[in-house]
Amino acid sequence: MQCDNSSTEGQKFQVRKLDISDKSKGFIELLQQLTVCDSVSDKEFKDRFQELSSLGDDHVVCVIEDSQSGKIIATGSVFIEKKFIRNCGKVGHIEDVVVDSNARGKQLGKKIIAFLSDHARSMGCYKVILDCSSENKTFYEKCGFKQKEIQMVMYFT
Ligand SMILES: CC(=O)SCCNC(=O)CCNC(=O)[C@H](O)C(C)(C)COP(=O)(O)OP(=O)(O)OC[C@H]1O[C@@H](n2cnc3c(N)ncnc32)[C@H](O)[C@@H]1OP(=O)(O)O
Repeated sequence: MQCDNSSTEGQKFQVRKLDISDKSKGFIELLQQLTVCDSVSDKEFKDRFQELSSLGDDHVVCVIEDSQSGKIIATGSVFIEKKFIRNCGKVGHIEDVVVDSNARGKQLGKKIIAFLSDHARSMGCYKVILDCSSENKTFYEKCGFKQKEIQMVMYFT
């Protein structure tokens, strides 16, 4: 009997929304591979989780859990900005995309971006945008993005 590896892999790596139990599955440790993310207490996590949940579809954090190890191995988020311009249009902002260093190169990053972009489109956004380093430019191009303008930042801490 033939085994369909592609669909098995697809089932193994499904994108879903963040769950409150994901803190114990390595979600914070995964974010630490992206940037500074000091340890977050259970209370801090719960409070922030509930705050974000109250925003419903206007702020979605998604994850991929490795069904074999039970660990969170990929994540990303999108929030929906409501504007006056463009006939009171909406823009999706993708943030905090990271795939576990042991799971890169398996199209998981692409899956995360597709999920977040689809969500922004389904929310009626006319575009979805993000900032990234020049090292990640090709990755985002392969996800369907193109470079536009430049990023400016002012840090407060
Ligand atoms: C908005 C933001 O959050 S920007 C921050 C992005 N995150 C980081 O920089 C954290 C560290 N890096 C990572 O977590 C990962 O390397 C990611 C998220 C950038 C990419 O995730 P991966 O799962 O490895 O990428 P994935 O396997 O889906 O790659 C999709 C395609 O992009 C290509 N690709 C991925 N990363 C790169 C790269 N750095 N340079 C060139 N091509 C790349 C892959 O080869 C693949 O090409 P293919 O479709 O022709 O086979």
